Amino acid sequence: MPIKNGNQYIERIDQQNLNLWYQGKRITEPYSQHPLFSGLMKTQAALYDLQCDPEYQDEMTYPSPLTGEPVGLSFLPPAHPDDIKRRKRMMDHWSAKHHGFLGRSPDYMNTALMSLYTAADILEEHNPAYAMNLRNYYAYCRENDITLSHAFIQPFASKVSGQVDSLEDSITAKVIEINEEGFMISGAFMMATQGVTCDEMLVFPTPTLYPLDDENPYAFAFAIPNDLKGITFICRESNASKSLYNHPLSARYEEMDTLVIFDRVLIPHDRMFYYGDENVGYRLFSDGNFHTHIGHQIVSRYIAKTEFFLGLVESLAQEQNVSFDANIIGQTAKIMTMLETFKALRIAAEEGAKQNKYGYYVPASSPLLASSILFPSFYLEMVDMIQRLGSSGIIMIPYEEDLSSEVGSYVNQYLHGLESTSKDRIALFRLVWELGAGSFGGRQSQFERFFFGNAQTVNFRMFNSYDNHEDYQQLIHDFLGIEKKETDNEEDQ
Ligand SMILES: Cc1cc2nc3c(=O)[nH]c(=O)nc-3n(C[C@H](O)[C@H](O)[C@H](O)COP(=O)(O)OP(=O)(O)OC[C@H]3O[C@@H](n4cnc5c(N)ncnc54)[C@H](O)[C@@H]3O)c2cc1C
Repeated sequence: MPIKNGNQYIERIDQQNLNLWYQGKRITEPYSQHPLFSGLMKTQAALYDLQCDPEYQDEMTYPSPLTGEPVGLSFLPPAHPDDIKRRKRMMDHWSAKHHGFLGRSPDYMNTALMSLYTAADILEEHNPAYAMNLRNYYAYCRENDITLSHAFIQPFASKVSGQVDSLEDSITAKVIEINEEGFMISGAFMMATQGVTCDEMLVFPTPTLYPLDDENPYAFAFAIPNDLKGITFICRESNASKSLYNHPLSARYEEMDTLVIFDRVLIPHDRMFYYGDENVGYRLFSDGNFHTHIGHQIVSRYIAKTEFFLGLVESLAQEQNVSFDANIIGQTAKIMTMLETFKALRIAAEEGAKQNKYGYYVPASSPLLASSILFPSFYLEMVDMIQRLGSSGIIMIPYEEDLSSEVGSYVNQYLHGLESTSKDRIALFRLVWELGAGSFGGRQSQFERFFFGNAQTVNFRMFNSYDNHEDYQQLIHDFLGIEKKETDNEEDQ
């Protein structure tokens, strides 16, 4: 099956019967009808419908190299310079639809898988069977438009245990047995965003180093359907809502995060992508330019989200009758400046794209990393702006039900704006409340801070993306006319 539409997406997810838990109870009804997931699934379905819409299909799909049928463009490995721009257009269509609020719109994980696929050659040296598994899996996802989540990060205790406990006692995710049918895995993963509302999951932990000169049981990557025996999903507290008026964001974009437990789960041999050597895992990431390809998707999301905030701040300023206050103009100009910065960084990344050793084009990484360093703190600044502008208005926000109740006339009489009705003014302030003060907004802020790694890790990626540190130091030494002291490394050479 080539690209799927929204109904097909929903049908597939509804067929799953996961061991899924919320507030101590197992969820068994179809997920599209469950209040926790129904709003998000409608939004996700609309994204899949978009790629089937004749108006967008040309820019969102390409002919499958196997069948010629249309498949999702987010799976396209950029083999020509123009492919990078084609990918951007496709990502823009999707992010314009979800305004940057979906961290896991389908292009995110499709891009992740595509990037690993482009480096499958390195697995040939490790074990050709794994190279074949990764290539086959990539083709399977592309041809069947599989919706993927990912689980990389483990809970705190699991991260530490592998370093301090014996292999037997360690709770770090590990291969506990290999038999004819596959690899038996036990362990836990802290977070799979949209784990429930996807078909399959890519599991790729950061490997704990293993002191013995043996196969490292902590080093592996695989992908599996969500409903294998032994997998348990535990949901966090939900922000989901059915009312688009009361909760305009969480009724559409509430992506549930789940703790995922693997209790002796059998991973078929043909779904394992590498095993036993942590260096292979690191190389798959770096040679696949994982963070760069994903960074290209992320900056498109940043642009869409910044545009949304710009519109929101301007609408809110107008509603509060302070549009031309110098301070507000300063804040609006700051958002505009950052919007232009993200757009410019994306252009720089695209114009700086280079062919890698496997023949694929990869955007320049530093501009994309710069956007990932700038955005999280700027995002919090924008949240601060709407909190200040919203003032008491974002707290006193009666429900839609109040408007049509006996007390509705009071609400209409007292909560209208200068030119707006109470209904419209409250709608705007409910949006600001969700984003600036509610639990949906709190989770969004935490997501922006951490989804791409903690700040230190992202800074290291940027630091390492420059390989000419010495040249910059030399510049200063030349300017001052002093001789540069040799570092230990240079002396050793
Ligand atoms: C909303 C949300 C959704 C997510 N979705 C997913 C998902 O779908 N799949 C997935 O795999 N992961 C997901 N993540 C996890 C995300 O990848 C991790 O949160 C991130 O990598 C950081 O890891 P950690 O949470 O274990 O924190 P840590 O990296 O352990 O950081 C803990 C604290 O220590 C600090 N710290 C860490 N290292 C250093 C250092 N060297 N120097 C100084 N301070 C340091 C950090 O800044 C932080 O304050 C999600 C996270 C969030 C918040």
